[in-house]
Amino acid sequence: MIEIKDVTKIYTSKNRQVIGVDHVSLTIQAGEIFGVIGYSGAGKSTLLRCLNLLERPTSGQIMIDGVDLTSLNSEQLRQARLKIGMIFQHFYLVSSKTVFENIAFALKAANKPKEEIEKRVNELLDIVGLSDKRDAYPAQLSGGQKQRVGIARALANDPNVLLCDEATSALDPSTTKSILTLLKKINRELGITIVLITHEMEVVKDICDRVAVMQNGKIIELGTVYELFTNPKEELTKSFINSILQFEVPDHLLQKRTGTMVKILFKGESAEEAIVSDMLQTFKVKGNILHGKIEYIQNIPLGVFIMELTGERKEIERALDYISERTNGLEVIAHAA
Ligand SMILES: Nc1ncnc2c1ncn2[C@@H]1O[C@H](COP(=O)(O)OP(=O)(O)OP(=O)(O)O)[C@@H](O)[C@H]1O
Repeated sequence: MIEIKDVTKIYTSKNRQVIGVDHVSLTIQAGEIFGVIGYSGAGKSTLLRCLNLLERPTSGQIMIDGVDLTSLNSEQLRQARLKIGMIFQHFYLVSSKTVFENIAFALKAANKPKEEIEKRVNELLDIVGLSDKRDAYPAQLSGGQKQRVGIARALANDPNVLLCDEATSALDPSTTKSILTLLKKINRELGITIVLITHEMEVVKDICDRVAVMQNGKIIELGTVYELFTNPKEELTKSFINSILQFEVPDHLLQKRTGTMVKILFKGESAEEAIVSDMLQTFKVKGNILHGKIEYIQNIPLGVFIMELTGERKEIERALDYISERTNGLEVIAHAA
């Protein structure tokens, strides 16, 4: 378990002070995949780097499994850091060393004997699916393969925690998916707690159990990913979610409309039920679906439909009541002219 207790990080340069992290308290459970999302400058990197004291908090405590990292001497901290792996957006591999040597480096630093290093690196290459690239140099690898080496290196000393600093931001969407799948496998099979920072809601949606939204050094909203998707409170959270769920009705459709335009949000089981077709059979209205999408968030469906309903005003109102009682959000975008 990671406990961040009232952590503040203030950067001081010349006569200027910048607050990187502002009184953040947070508990991350062992075994979870925890995301921190925010725009550039929100303080995500600073917070993540406080977790292994790459940045030392100006005040507050970082407790990992009950041990306060800020109270350790340098040798104790070195030992504690072996159990906290980290991966980076730009990989930071040593270009003059092979894949094997890059991974072995982390084990040599922990004074492991040669035979153990050989065995462990081969195991790690197998875990990340790179056994055939053992003797390649970083320049001969794709971005996704470089990140796999980064992950193998981070796992070398059997960490309990893996910190991911925008680990997929330099990768294309399909490589991003494969790296996220690998991180999920590492979390589930090796039981490693993962803390990741990102500015992409897609990453949070695909992999995280819980997420914190950060702005100006503070956590402004926190919850399970499903809670945040279905019931966001803060404007910033809504804007991240809209990047995935939003569908703006094109102007020309709005102009042409003859009926009532509605947006319907279905959560959980209701997303899989035939509520719309039941409504169309029950009332004398016609429905034209303009947009429909079901996202699966933590394997729970969340559907969004935009429909135009035509018919007599009274029937439309009854149909809307029917939908409203059975779904989780009904928004009338525009009424009949
Ligand atoms: N070494 C530093 N010296 C001075 N100020 C810093 C330093 N590192 C970060 N900051 C400042 O702290 C604030 C938070 O930065 P941080 O890099 O943690 O944000 P971020 O959310 O990770 O953004 P990005 O994704 O752009 O890195 C910013 O105002 C930034 O300018």
